[in-house]
Amino acid sequence: MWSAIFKEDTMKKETKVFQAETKELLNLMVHSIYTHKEIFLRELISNASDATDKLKFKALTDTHILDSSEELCITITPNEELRTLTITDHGIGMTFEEVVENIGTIAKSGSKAFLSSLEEAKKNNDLNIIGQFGVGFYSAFMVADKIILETKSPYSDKGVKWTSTGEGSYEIEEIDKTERGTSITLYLKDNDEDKEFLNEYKIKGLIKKYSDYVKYPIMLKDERINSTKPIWKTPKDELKDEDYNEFYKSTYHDWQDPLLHFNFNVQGNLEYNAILFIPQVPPYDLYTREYKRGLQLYTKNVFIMDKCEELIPQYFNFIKGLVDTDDLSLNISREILQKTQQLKAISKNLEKKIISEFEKLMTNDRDKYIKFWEVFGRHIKFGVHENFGLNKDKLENLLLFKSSKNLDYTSLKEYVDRMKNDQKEIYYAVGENLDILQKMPKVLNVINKGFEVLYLTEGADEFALKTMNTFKEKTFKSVTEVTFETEEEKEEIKKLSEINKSLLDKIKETLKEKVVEIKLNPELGDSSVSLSSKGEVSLEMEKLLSQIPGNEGVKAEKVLEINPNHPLFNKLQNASEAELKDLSDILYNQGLLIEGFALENPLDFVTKLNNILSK
Ligand SMILES: Nc1ncnc2c1ncn2[C@@H]1O[C@H](COP(=O)(O)OP(=O)(O)OP(=O)(O)O)[C@@H](O)[C@H]1O
Repeated sequence: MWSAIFKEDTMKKETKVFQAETKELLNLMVHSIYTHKEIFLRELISNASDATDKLKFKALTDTHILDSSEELCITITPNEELRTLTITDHGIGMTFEEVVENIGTIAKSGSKAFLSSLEEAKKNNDLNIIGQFGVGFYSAFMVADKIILETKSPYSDKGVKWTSTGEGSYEIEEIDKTERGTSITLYLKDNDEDKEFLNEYKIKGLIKKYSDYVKYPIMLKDERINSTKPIWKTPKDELKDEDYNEFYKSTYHDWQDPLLHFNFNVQGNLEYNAILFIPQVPPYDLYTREYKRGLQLYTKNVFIMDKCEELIPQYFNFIKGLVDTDDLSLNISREILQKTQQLKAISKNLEKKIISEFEKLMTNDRDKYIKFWEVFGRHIKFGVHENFGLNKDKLENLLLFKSSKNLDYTSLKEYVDRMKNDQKEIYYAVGENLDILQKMPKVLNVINKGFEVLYLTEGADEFALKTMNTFKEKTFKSVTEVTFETEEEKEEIKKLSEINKSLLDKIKETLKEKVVEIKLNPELGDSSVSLSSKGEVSLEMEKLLSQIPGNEGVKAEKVLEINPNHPLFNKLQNASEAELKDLSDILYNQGLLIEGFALENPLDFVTKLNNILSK
């Protein structure tokens, strides 16, 4: 009796309220009108599979937690009488604290991104958010009005029971449980639609549809329902797109089908299988510090690790997938793994294959490549720029830019193939957007001479080109540096500059260190002025760098170019000292505006402009 009382005392039992964000999310689930409620089963099965992976991974070092002969299956048990559906695994389980942490809160929900997306999602009734933010477990509340989760971790001698109706709070208590792993019992809502999930045929169908390639046996009434062969050992001609898509969604926790998949079966000196996926949208945490790139690694069909980053270069960090090779030892530690030549060789080979697949896609299915490019192109551009251009030769053929030719995307090779015989350089212009770029006098100047111009609208574009410097021996040249003046014209400008030397000096004196040079340029079309830059840092780079903390002080060496054919030039020549000062400042500020910079002192600019206008 004493022992029973003692036990009572030491078994924790608490009622806890859900975090505010979790409540919101649950609310979304409980009242969901989403038509694909059935995916809850996929979510629970993939959690069970992940938990089993984690156990196996731990067992590589903590050998006592798993008996090697134990078969780790996932069991689905419907109970028509009780109207319950139970999903059981023998994976890593959870301790009391882990349940509170993982199930009571949304681990990643602290991020602002999540909250703002939730707001957006509510507005648009967009349920994609369910998949994007790892709320897998909660999706069960779409079909159940009560859930009981019982779990035991190998690192705790007690089990844990978690109960909730999804409305505000949950109960959590320690229980006696000897068997390691988790079982989740859903009390299905009392309606015909949700009761369907007790039907054996329905369950079988869902497992085949969504979880066929889960690598652990999924058992229903002592029968294995899912495929016995892993997807990467299944002959390609037996696999349909849906098989890849469902495998991707259940394994990599995405809501949407992938944009593309690659299936490599490499034989010879190096032997491995790889299945890779390109998501349609960036994984929700891709641009956060927490994101870890990497592919899953298997050896002889046995899971080794989840995110092996050595397998994939940084610029392909958005790629999901797995590699299976027979050539690695099973008991390999992480440190040894990193140094394994075999792994390096696979990684190199894989990189080549991915690049070649992308190149093929660019030619054979341009629309799909453009879809990929618009989402992940900037990774490739940074890849070119990174490490002082170490990978530029590998990646240069994947680059696409918009061009003055039909405003369409072009590859560099296509541009070069179209180059005229007398064209020695690849022209580009950098600017905010195509509308602005198309009208830039310096762009028009080049186009009017019959040349094509690449339009660079993203910060990474210019960094990539500057790192490359050349493509197929053709140098990249900014339109701001291009001049088609003949020797005679150059001579004329020189003379004109000499005649106007004192005027130009005075303007320079007014603008001081804001500009490094004032010069005359008759190739500015209808524009009175233009700003350009000298030296390594271009105007666009200054804008980009100014947004990166610590780089605010990096400035381009600006050159103010004045059009001697514009009526304002005449005004400058005849201005009084005071007027000239104001005009110089106005022209400089106009240059800033044209180039998309903010005015340094808007009020001062407007006052000076009004002074001139009211004269
Ligand atoms: N069967 C299980 N065994 C052990 N831990 C589990 C199990 N199911 C869920 N968990 C834990 O609860 C966490 C939250 O699960 P949930 O499905 O909400 O999100 P997730 O699996 O992390 O995200 P996503 O499913 O989108 O990848 C998991 O990360 C895991 O730590």
